[in-house]
Formats: sequence, structure tokens, C-alpha cells
Amino acid sequence: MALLTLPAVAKLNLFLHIVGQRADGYHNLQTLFQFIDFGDELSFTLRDDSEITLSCTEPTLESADNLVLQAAHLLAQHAHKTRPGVHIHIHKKLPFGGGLGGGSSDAATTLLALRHLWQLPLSDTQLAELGLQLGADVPVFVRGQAAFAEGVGEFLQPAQPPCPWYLVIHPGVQISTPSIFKHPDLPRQHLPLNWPNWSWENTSNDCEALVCQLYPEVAKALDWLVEYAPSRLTGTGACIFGRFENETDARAALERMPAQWTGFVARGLNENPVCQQLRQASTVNLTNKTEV
Ligand SMILES: C[C@](O)(CO)[C@H](O)COP(=O)(O)OP(=O)(O)OC[C@H]1O[C@@H](n2ccc(N)nc2=O)[C@H](O)[C@@H]1O
Ligand SMILES: Nc1ncnc2c1ncn2[C@@H]1O[C@H](COP(=O)(O)OP(=O)(O)OP(=O)(O)O)[C@@H](O)[C@H]1O
Repeated sequence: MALLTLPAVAKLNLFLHIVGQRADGYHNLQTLFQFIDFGDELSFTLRDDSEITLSCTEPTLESADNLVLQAAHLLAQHAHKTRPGVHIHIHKKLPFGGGLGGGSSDAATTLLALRHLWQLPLSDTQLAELGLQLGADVPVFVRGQAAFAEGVGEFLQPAQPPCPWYLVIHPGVQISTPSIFKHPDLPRQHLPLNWPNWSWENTSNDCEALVCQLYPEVAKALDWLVEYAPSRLTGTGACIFGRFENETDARAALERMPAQWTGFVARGLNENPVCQQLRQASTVNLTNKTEV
């Protein structure tokens, strides 16, 4: 029986400005992160030995470089030697390489779940610092609040953007984040904005023009979606999202979406639901292995 079953939701970058580049090649960003109520699901079952094992509905992700295994092994370095082992199962629903932060969210949910199950005295700040070693998007999922982020994503200020309905479309291409950040034509000198003075109109995603040029299918999907709602690329793509005032309009657009793309409707969230669920789970009697 799964001891804990927890969500690992997606994020959107409501805007993404590249304001410079560090000496090590990483880019300094200004971005606004919001979660959406759609994502993967992770189940954690304690084992009788000390092994950490993984299964996934997507067989190609069942490997040692899965961010979930990396997160678990990283956290194990901070646990007592007698900590129990754990089997983690990922029910993958998020497209990978989609700019939705699926791998990062899975890693963050793993860090939060294992801190809870292994009862580790690590603060959110310490956990977010560990998460940053796994990926630039992990800290915001660990801290669990919609946020304006600077640096590579580690300097976070909580934010409360409006929570509209979104139609998220995957145009069927996979885009590697490093390939976009390495591209010579990527604009890297956006003038820093003075947070919290932002609006949809005075912001953008600086990767969007380049991604549309390199991947015509993304451009085609954006041209289609923008007829229904203000629309934008998330992260380095390939997913795009349109902002709707209500669910009915978002679902009506989804119904008309050309069949070659996949899409889903989701609500914006300013709190990562895994944090809410773990607060409730803290009352669970671990010795009885109660299911949550
Ligand atoms: C584009 C975003 O999704 C925006 O939220 C993130 O910044 C990307 O986060 P991520 O997928 O967790 O990316 P990481 O695994 O940390 O980095 C992948 C690669 O992208 C490049 N990279 C990433 C983030 C950043 N601020 N500058 C970069 O240049 C680096 O070459 C890095 O090796
Ligand atoms: N648990 C995981 N889920 C998805 N991808 C994973 C996972 N662990 C490792 N990866 C690897 O990470 C790559 C990027 O996946 P991910 O879903 O995080 O991309 P993304 O949505 O573009 O993220 P971002 O917005 O952070 O760039 C995948 O191609 C895959 O090889």
C-alpha cells in the first residue's frame, strides 16, 4: 500500500525576461512563476530494506538520471543511516521537455515527501538550496508559493498573480532547454523590470521568437491560440498557454483545437498543492502506514 500519494503540478512562466548572462554561462532571469492544477502524481512506499527504487508509467524515464532518484539520493545524504528505503512510483501526465517544469516538480515533491517520511530537521530554505543543485526550477516548487524569481531562479519573492483558467497546448515537438539557452540569436539584454510593476502587456517570453523560428509548429500553435486568448510560450517551450476568464471559454477553445496537438485546461494556483497536502499529512501516524 502506498504510504503517501502526492501531486507534482506544473508551473507556467507568466513572463520570462533574460537580463544577462553569468560567467559560467547560466542566464540571469526575471520570471513570474505560477502553478496550475494539472500534473504528475507520485506514490511513496517505505521498504523493509534501505534501497531507493523507482518505477514510472513512462518506461524511458526509469533510469538513474531521473530527477526523482537524484533528489532521493541527495536527501539520503542528510538522513540517519537507519532510515528506511523507499519505492517511488511516478504517474507521468506532464509532457517532458515542455517548459512545464515536470521533472523539477517531481524532484521537489520527492524532497518534500522524504523530508516528511524520514522526519529530517531541514528547513524550507535548506531544502530549496538542495533543490537548486538538481535544477533551476526546483526551489520555487519546494517553497510552494507563486513567485517572482531572479538569478537563475533562486531569488524568490512570493507573488499573488490573478488565477485565470489556462488552455495549455503541447505542439508535439520536444525542445531541450540547453539548446535554447546556448543559441547565439537568443536576446539576453532585457532591461530589468521594477517588481512588482508588471502587466501582461509590458512583459514577454524572451525565448518565444527564437523558439517560433526554430520550431514552426510552435509558431503555428501560437498563431492559432492567440485568436482565442492572450497567449505565450512557457519556459523554453514547447508548451504555450492562453489565458481565459472562465473554464467554459477555455474548454470551448480546447474542443476546436486541431487534432495534431495535445492540450488541457487548468486553473492557475498560487500555492503548490503538495505543500497543503503535506501539512495535513503531518498528523498521519507513520507507524500504522496510513494511506493519505
Ligand atoms: C527556462 C526555465 O524553465 C524557466 O523557469 C528554467 O530556467 C530552466 O530550468 P531547468 O529546466 O531546471 O534548467 P537546468 O536543468 O537548471 O538547466 C539546463 C541548462 O539550461 C541552461 N540554463 C538554465 C537556466 C538558466 N537560468 N540559464 C541557463 O543557461 C544551462 O545550459 C543549463 O545547463
Ligand atoms: N521525473 C522526470 N520527469 C520528466 N523528465 C525528467 C525527469 N527526470 C529527468 N528528466 C529529464 O529532464 C528532461 C526535461 O524534463 P522536464 O519535464 O523537466 O522539462 P521541462 O518541462 O522543459 O522543464 P523546464 O521548464 O524546467 O525546462 C527530460 O527530457 C528528461 O530527460
